[in-house]
Amino acid sequence: MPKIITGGNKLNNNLFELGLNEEIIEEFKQYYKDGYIGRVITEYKGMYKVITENDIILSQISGKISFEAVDRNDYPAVGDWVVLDRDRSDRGNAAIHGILQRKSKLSRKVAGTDIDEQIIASNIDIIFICMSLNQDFNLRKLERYISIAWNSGGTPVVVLTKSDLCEDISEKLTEVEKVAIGIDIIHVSSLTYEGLEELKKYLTFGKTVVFIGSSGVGKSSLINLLLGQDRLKTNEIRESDDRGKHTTTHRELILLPEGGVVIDTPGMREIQLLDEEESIEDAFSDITEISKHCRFSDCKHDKEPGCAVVKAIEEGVISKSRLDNYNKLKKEAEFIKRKMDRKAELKYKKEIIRRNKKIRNNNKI
Ligand SMILES: Nc1nc2c(ncn2[C@@H]2O[C@H](COP(=O)(O)OP(=O)(O)OP(=O)(O)O)[C@@H](O)[C@H]2O)c(=O)[nH]1
Ligand SMILES: [Zn+2]
Repeated sequence: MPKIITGGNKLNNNLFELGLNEEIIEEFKQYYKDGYIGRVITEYKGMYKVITENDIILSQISGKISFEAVDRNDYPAVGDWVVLDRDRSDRGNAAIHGILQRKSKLSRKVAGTDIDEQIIASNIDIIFICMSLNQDFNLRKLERYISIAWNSGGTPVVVLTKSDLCEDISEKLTEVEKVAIGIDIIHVSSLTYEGLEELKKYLTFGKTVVFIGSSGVGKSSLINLLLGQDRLKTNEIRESDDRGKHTTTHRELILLPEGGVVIDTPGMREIQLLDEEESIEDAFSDITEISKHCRFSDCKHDKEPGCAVVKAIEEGVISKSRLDNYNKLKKEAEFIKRKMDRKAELKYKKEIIRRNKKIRNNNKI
């Protein structure tokens, strides 16, 4: 029976199995006089389920966190290591007093027009970017996911799913290799189990992995296989469009029987980048490299004379659609960055006002 963290009390959890390490403990010791370390498993309407060494305990943020929070980033996210005031549910709900530094975080822009960061998962080591080898196969979308993944601080791995539905895998692999530069690529099938062993190699003791990719590409099916049971509901395929309906509704941290922790995320339908010009350069390192040979350092790779990128397109080294996508993503990132900079400025001003108020109040006493 795999050990699954969902709720119900289970004593003597090994937090190292869940990714705890000396660095986290050091930070805790340095900044907190007392309290208990735990990791956020799920979040539901402002409440957090946190696993501690002794229990799984429903927690809410302390008044201090709530008072000091300026944006979503200041609230706990699934995967966070937090400090609680108690570690046993028989003593009531716990309060989260602090969030320990996030080593990595996978975030996106929140849905809609608002420029706000939404952390999908934190403290992740590996990001499995899932794309199916049939209908969902789209290199432009993959480039976008790669940018998001590089931005997180985790390591991306491209997982091409539903290999049983693809007749010419090597052709698809060649295409993917051109855009997933320096990234491991594996192909798997939840039906024939092809590639499953290769996937498992990434799931080792204490490592946290996350599966991202469009709805219906088979993320839940893969996690189920890793768990060895039908733990996550997978949906019946809709014949017309060969895509599953949206099934994953909340994020959860799952401990795999053979080691490794999986954070399951809902299908990221509206993928929007967040202030990540640098990671776009990482994701398109071939274009960045070639552009060093453009005659002008500020070349837009459009109609400038001596453009090495245009030449590479003519020679078939890079596809025109890859360059178009690069330009599009960069423009988006620049736009978002401008808005984020304005927001950061506001956040800073608010913080100054808050501090001054605190100083004034302290002086009154
Ligand atoms: N042929 C084939 N079908 C698969 C494979 N993996 C998943 N499917 C089917 O694809 C559909 C969607 O699979 P899910 O695992 O629910 O997809 P998901 O990515 O978790 O979807 P969301 O939860 O919406 O994000 C289901 O009907 C699965 O049975 C595969 O390897 N081969
Ligand atoms: Zn150029």
